[in-house]
Amino acid sequence: MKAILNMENNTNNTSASTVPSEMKGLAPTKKLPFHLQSSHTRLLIKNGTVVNADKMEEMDVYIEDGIIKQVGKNMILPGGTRTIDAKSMYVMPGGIDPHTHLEFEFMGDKSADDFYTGTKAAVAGGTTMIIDFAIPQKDESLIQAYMKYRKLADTKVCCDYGLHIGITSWSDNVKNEMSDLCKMYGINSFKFFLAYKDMFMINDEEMYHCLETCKELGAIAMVHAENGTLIKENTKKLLKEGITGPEGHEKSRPEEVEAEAVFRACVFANQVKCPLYIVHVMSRSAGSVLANKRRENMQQDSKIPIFGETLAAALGTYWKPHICISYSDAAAHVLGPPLRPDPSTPIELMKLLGTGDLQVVGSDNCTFNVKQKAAGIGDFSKIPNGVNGVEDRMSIVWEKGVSSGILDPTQFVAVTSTNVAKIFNIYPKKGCVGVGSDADIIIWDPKKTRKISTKTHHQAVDYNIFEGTLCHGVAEYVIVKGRICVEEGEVKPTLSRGQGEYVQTPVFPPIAYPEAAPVIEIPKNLEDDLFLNVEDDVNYELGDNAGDSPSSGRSSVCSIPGSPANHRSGRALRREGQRDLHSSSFSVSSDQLDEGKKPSIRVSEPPGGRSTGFW
Ligand SMILES: NC(=O)NCCC(=O)O
Ligand SMILES: [Zn+2]
Repeated sequence: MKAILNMENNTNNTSASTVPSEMKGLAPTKKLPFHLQSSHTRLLIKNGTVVNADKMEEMDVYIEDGIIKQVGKNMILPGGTRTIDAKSMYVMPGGIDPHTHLEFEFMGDKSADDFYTGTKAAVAGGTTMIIDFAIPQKDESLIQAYMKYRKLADTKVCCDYGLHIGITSWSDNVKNEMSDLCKMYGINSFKFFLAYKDMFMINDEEMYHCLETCKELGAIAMVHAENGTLIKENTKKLLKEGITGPEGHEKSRPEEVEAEAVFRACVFANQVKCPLYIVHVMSRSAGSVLANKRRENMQQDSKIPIFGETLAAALGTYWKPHICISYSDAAAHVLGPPLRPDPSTPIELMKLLGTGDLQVVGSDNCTFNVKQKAAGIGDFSKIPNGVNGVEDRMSIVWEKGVSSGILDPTQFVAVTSTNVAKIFNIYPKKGCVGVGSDADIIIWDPKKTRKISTKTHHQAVDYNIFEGTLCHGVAEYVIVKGRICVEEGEVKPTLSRGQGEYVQTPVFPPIAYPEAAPVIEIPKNLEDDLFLNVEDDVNYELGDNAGDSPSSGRSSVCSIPGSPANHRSGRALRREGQRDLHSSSFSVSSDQLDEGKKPSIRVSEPPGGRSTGFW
């Protein structure tokens, strides 16, 4: 079992150097280091527009042994370097999908895409890392659940992956295991469910303890926000009234049932002062509750961060009556929280991403074949919940966000990759095209189009909720840790199972726990000089105006100590949040730009020796 360990700098993982006893029973997988598996260890991407979450500019990118070694112009390179011409294309960090359920045993069945087909499909669509969920059954050990998922995933994944852990019950043992998982297994996020009564749901008191424990550990508390009691009672009532078809699913959990739980989770998180991440915000009502709470919090001294994730499904489609006529079509669109019948939902959620009120787009990929979905004929509550998205998430966000003019390419990068990397504390190793980062890169051709179809997708599932959607923008090349896995839009046959690795996610992400490391305030007039001088030690953060999107991290964070890229443009770095679209034809309104912020920087090795980052 191979993991990417970053323990030297992760002071919270105190006992990580010793192999936990649970891991000793596992047969070691004899994997060749990924960069040595490739015949092309040296790669130059020329003439493209490099897009990061804060700026885009024409730059070449040089990769060696799976790592980005140089970003600049007119580089001197060793021989034997393969060159890709990215003219008129965008060179962006590979997508990071923060929410998948591959081979998930759920509602009496198992999801159709496993860690091989799921990650292969992810790569095909431009996603180079996923974060899945190890969800224990009620009263099952958390560490056993973690081990089970590692065993399932390690030998199959085609790209790197991380894990969140589900909390489905509460006890002292759960609390102790949460601590062990953070300290020894590279876990920094726990999800609990306010829905799925009698299965995964925890009650308010248990939620309180979970939040308290996450806060103590420096972890991110993730909440599935729907009111499970109301869903259960509404379901009974609807079935009794004879509403048994898939339309009953949304009726049993209308928007306010989602919005109530979002509000409750925010209030609890505030009381405990724990950073909160609401998974799959699916409705306008829930989005607006979250946005208000987040904004309110940023006005408070405590500034408890609330992060919001929406889904490709919610942005790319809705509960369309004309599609959801037949049982199988309708059942294929069933997930929780549900797609909404309000056709304005996708655009309104996209706008919340544009304003920074939501930060992240996941897929919640949890696929069930048409036959599996048939389990709910005659009783909608038995339809296995879940849809596809891991392959098409990037295309959907580009088409509905960038092509439609709501997002610019830097925001696309922020919501599909960089913000995920920051929230789960793997930035700038991931989520960044910068020197020292993993060479997880997509070369995106905005002029090419593709039509989404079950016939051509790479997923195992036999249905696609985005069927027929024409998308502008295609992942022409997908480079996974320096290895070309998609070339001219086609997945290469050399993409192999098990080539990805488990990525540890250290606790105390600075974006969520800004108080965990000291912030040095710099007078404005000294700011640019200091950035150039001290950036080797700079870590990223939200800045004083923490109400802004996490995409407002500054560009210097992409660079690794001592790298030429620290001074790559030869001019002072931008103040945080100022996106540089100078080489872009996009224009953004002034309220999208995070102007006039008071600068602050974070040091990665502060007095006292605490490290908040990877380097
Ligand atoms: N979302 C869904 O319907 N299925 C996956 C499990 C979950 O995230 O609730
Ligand atoms: Zn989920």
